[in-house]
Amino acid sequence: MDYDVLIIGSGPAGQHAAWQAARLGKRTAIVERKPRIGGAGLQTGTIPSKAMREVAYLLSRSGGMRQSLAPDSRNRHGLLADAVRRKEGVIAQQESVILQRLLRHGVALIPGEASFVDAHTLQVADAAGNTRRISADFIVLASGSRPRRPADVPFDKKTVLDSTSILNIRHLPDSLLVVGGGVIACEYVSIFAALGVHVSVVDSHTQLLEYLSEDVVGVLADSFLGMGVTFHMQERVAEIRREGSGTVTLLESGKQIRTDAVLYAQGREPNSAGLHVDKAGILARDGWIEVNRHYQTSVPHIYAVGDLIGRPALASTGMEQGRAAVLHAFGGATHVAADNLPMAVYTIPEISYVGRTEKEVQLEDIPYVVGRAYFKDSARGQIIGDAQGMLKLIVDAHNEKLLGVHIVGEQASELIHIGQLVMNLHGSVHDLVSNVFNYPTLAECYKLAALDCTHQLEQRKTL
Ligand SMILES: Cc1cc2nc3c(=O)[nH]c(=O)nc-3n(C[C@H](O)[C@H](O)[C@H](O)COP(=O)(O)OP(=O)(O)OC[C@H]3O[C@@H](n4cnc5c(N)ncnc54)[C@H](O)[C@@H]3O)c2cc1C
Ligand SMILES: NC(=O)c1ccc[n+]([C@@H]2O[C@H](COP(=O)([O-])OP(=O)(O)OC[C@H]3O[C@@H](n4cnc5c(N)ncnc54)[C@H](O)[C@@H]3O)[C@@H](O)[C@H]2O)c1
Repeated sequence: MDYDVLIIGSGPAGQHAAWQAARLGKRTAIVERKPRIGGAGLQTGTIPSKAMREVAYLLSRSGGMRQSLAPDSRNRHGLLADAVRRKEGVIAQQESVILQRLLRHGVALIPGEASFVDAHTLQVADAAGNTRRISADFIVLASGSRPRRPADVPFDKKTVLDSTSILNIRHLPDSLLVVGGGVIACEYVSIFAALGVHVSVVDSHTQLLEYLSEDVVGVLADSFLGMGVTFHMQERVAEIRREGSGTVTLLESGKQIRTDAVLYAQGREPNSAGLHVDKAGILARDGWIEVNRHYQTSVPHIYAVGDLIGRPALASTGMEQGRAAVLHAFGGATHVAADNLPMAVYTIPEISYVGRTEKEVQLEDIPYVVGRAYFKDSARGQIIGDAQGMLKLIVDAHNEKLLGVHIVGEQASELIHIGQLVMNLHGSVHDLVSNVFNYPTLAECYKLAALDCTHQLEQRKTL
């Protein structure tokens, strides 16, 4: 065999699989079909969107936003240039960090598109048309996903965009219609609304991010309204047309929406077609690869990780899946699957959560109490001027342990990890009450929300 392990795809999942294998001293190679490494995580998804968001966020924090920006379109175009520059700078730096890490550990990088010949052999075709066959004892599929692009949507990379092509626009549209109410949609609504674009949203659900708590999403929706975003909820798109230099979107209700550009953000599709997994006997459902809890496919020496296996489809979880798959393959340290996976939505304001929602707890019939702390009631919240932020704890009324933590506001994506660790270490709400937090901090909201919970727990006991 040419390698101990061959990894297909250099996104977060593939990188971490390779890094782990190399640390175990295994002969490791990554095949990547794109000229630059990093996948959606680095090149088209996580990092570029977060880097652009930072420019929009700083602008919103400076009190800029629509009032000062909307009238001055030259200013707005300069801001897009800033956002693009920041994005490209961060990508270049991260690319170099990742490359150095892989090369230092002796991971071979093989350019080209991989497809199965048999269960131990892949053919790799490079951009110049050369092909070679590579064999390995273990194979890790980490080929990721791409935006879902229905055939009847006239994508053109200029006016009808997806989450990849929107990264390459060089002129800010005056108006943008975002189709979808999921994570990608909401993050781009934040970015473009903060840059002064007239943003509208169409979504078939009653609320954005429909799987999240109403009160948390309510704070985000209020912030969007404040930025001038228009909502068309419980509406479906019938047709998107390019017309003149802009777009016309017809809704099933008969409404017509004219905007300079449309961002279509309704889900992702697996990058599996070119792999010819059938030649290795791997089972897939609609292109998503089926795996067991060790990330083994139906062919035990072939693993699949990251977006290719479907939800949660996050860079954070993909990295851990890559590491876990390799540890399992080589029978190394037993991998303990992490509980309570966190999720952060990098909107303005941020949302982050871990564990269950109230709806889920109700469906499971668990008795619970909810404690809330509002950032405006904390000294730190007042200092930084976050009047909307909220931290919410859902606590099991019987054993007094945390069932879920939901945060909306400044630093939500960082703050969540305190609650996550308490959950993973099986701590109770009393551990948060007795903990001393730096003062003034937003973290102190954990204590305030925990006190709110313990007060209710005591009241329940006296009933
Ligand atoms: C706009 C956006 C924002 C996001 N924000 C976040 C976030 O804030 N936090 C977070 O955790 N996640 C975020 N995500 C999700 C995250 O980007 C993905 O979950 C993650 O990139 C998936 O990693 P992966 O390694 O499975 O695949 P990918 O990153 O998609 O990488 C797969 C790689 O495989 C290569 N490849 C595919 N087929 C072949 C083949 N046949 N041969 C060779 N190479 C091949 C591709 O070229 C690609 O480089 C975001 C996604 C998007 C789109
Ligand atoms: N901050 C983050 O962690 C972050 C940011 C962006 C994206 N992501 C990841 O990227 C992935 C894709 O993001 P997303 O916003 O597209 O997903 P999503 O699941 O959040 O939202 C997709 C939206 O499109 C709709 N949809 C999906 N398939 C559809 C179909 N066939 N027809 C009609 N509507 C459909 C869904 O109902 C939903 O409203 C997610 O798994 C997400 O976890 C993560």
